[in-house]
Amino acid sequence: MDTVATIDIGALFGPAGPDRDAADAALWDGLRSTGSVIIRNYPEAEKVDERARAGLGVFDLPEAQRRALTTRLEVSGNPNLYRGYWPVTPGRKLQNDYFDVGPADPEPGPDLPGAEMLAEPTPWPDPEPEPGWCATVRAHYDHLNRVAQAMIRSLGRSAGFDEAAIGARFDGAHSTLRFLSYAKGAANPETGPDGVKVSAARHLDESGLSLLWQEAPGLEAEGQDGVWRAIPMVENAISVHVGSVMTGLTRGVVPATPHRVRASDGPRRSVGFFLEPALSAPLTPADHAGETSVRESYAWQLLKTFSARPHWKGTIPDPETGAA
Ligand SMILES: O=C(O)CCC(=O)C(=O)O
Ligand SMILES: [Fe+2]
Repeated sequence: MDTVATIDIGALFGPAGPDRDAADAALWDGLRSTGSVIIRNYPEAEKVDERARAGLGVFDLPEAQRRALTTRLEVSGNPNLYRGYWPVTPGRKLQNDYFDVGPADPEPGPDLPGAEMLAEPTPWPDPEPEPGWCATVRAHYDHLNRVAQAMIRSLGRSAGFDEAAIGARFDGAHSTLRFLSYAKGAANPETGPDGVKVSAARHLDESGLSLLWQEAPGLEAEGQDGVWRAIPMVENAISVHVGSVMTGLTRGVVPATPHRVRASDGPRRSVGFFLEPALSAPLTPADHAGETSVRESYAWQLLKTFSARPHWKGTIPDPETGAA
């Protein structure tokens, strides 16, 4: 099977000029042709494997401690609804347990019913899986956020948009660092049109950009040519996938990356960083002139999406109608 290319993005962290232009072009060409690329040579790239593996220690906690971190939708009386631990449920496209970490200082979004939950604090394990664990997870969040912010501006430039206008949408703190664990043999009933058995069915992320890391192989990205390519297992490998929010901000110029995970016999763990807009940021194209309303905000879109999901029924009101 083909694999995606590896791109040197070091110059994205330096001044504007020919080197940065070349890095812009390499990232742009890579994402446009194969949907995803592996990045290298950015600050602290050598820390990625160590921090990702440490964070995955959340899955080694005793069951009672994982329950204490679980969303109130599953364990009544718990404080968190949105961040924290989500056990696998049948029928979900991605057949994993996951633990979601939000920003250290969540910024409240627009005043909409149900929106408080989107800015809730992350529940932290107490005691930590190992001393220093929370600080390592925070460092990983901050690191991937910095790298993703540099790339979203780069893609904005390549797509012909004002990088400041693109960047401004992602400046507020709302992104998600997610630790994922697929049980041995986890599989979705869907198979690809090519008959491939998957533990995460083909999907687009609703992020600006997603940065993914895997402990075992399985992740694949679909290029504009319709060809599936494996994300290779190399040291400190972060793969980049465009999310549908970036497609909207650029009027479709930057296509989102379909991706999936092949089912495997053994268990598999992975880590995702989803660069998301600020809750109050509008999702209108970045060159949109004029007023925007709260209906165009990212918080509105999240509530609209969540209120339509069966497990949120009775918890999240539809922002359109106010009905829960
Ligand atoms: O497990 C993986 O490698 C991919 C996860 C993914 O696509 C997602 O969480 O959106
Ligand atoms: Fe995804």
